[in-house]
Amino acid sequence: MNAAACRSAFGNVCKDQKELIKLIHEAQSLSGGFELADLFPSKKILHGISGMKSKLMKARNKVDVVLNNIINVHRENRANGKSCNGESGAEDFIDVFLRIMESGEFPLPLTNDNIKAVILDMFVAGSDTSSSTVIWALSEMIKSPSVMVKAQAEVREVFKGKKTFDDETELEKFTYLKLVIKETVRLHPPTPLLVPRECREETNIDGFTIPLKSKVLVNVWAIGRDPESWKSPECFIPERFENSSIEFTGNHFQFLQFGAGRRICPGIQFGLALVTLPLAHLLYKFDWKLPEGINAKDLDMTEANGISARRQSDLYLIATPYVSPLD
Ligand code: HEM
Repeated sequence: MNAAACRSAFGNVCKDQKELIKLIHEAQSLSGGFELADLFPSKKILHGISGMKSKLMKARNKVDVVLNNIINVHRENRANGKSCNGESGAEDFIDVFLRIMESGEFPLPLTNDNIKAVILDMFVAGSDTSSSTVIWALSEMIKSPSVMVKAQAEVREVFKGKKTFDDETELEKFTYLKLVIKETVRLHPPTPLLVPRECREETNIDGFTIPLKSKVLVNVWAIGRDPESWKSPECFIPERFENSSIEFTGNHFQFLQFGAGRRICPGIQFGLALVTLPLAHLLYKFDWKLPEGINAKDLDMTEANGISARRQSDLYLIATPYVSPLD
């Protein structure tokens, strides 16, 4: 998944990919929003004592070095006449930015920081969100074999007789898999507290005063498991979305897994493709079971702390290659 996010953000699978992932995980666990210093934002001294600020600055500086390298390689290539650095031979995102920068055609000044912000956003927002969704989907399906069988039957029907499986037009044929993905993110939203907001005016909700400038976290993890909004909320039942109008558009407040309002995730369609295609491949190519001696009901489903709710422990499954009768 990181390779796909890398290709879309940087044009290529970059050599620093592993280092970047490590740094981003480090920064994500720092930015979960539950450090002492976060709870008392006006007490600047806490930021110093907790070491939070210096840890964040260190992580930021290391990420900056990697991103600068990527941009510099693009600059050098362009200076040597190679203006299309994408793996496919076309311009990649950074080439487009540099071209616009050089031409001066953009009405606002574009800086290296703007490029870094966009590519880092794409890399961070596109990697863990999609990989954690695929892993949670497999975790849930291994506990609900009938769902796995149904999803696999659909995928094997859609891919029947096909030589390649990367045709995006197939995506809409995965109607049941789409329900599986919705149900997976209902229980395991990759961004469980959305992106923090700041209260821009003092507000009163249900008798509680929310002071100006409060940091506001929307707990979509809890909303997705709220019995007032969902029947049997703790159960994994993809069929609950069948014939339901609930979508990822930010209009259904019980299901804000991609956020809402003007900060809603701009990568919804891309994110869904990044989840659906790899998951479909895994379901098509392999049959899955738990290692000997592990019972599905004992599978640890604990989520890790931090801004993204990945599995706390790795998921180990036995994959048996599936040979299609048409192969
Ligand atoms: C399963 C996949 C994904 C999920 C569940 C997801 C979810 C989210 C959520 C919940 C937010 C915060 C929205 C809010 O606070 O209202 C967000 C923001 C964002 N997402 Fe995604 N996302 C996914 C994939 C992607 C991908 C593939 C990209 C781009 C390559 C992307 C780019 C962004 C960006 C740039 C933001 C920040 C938007 C802003 O603050 O203005 N996301 N995403």
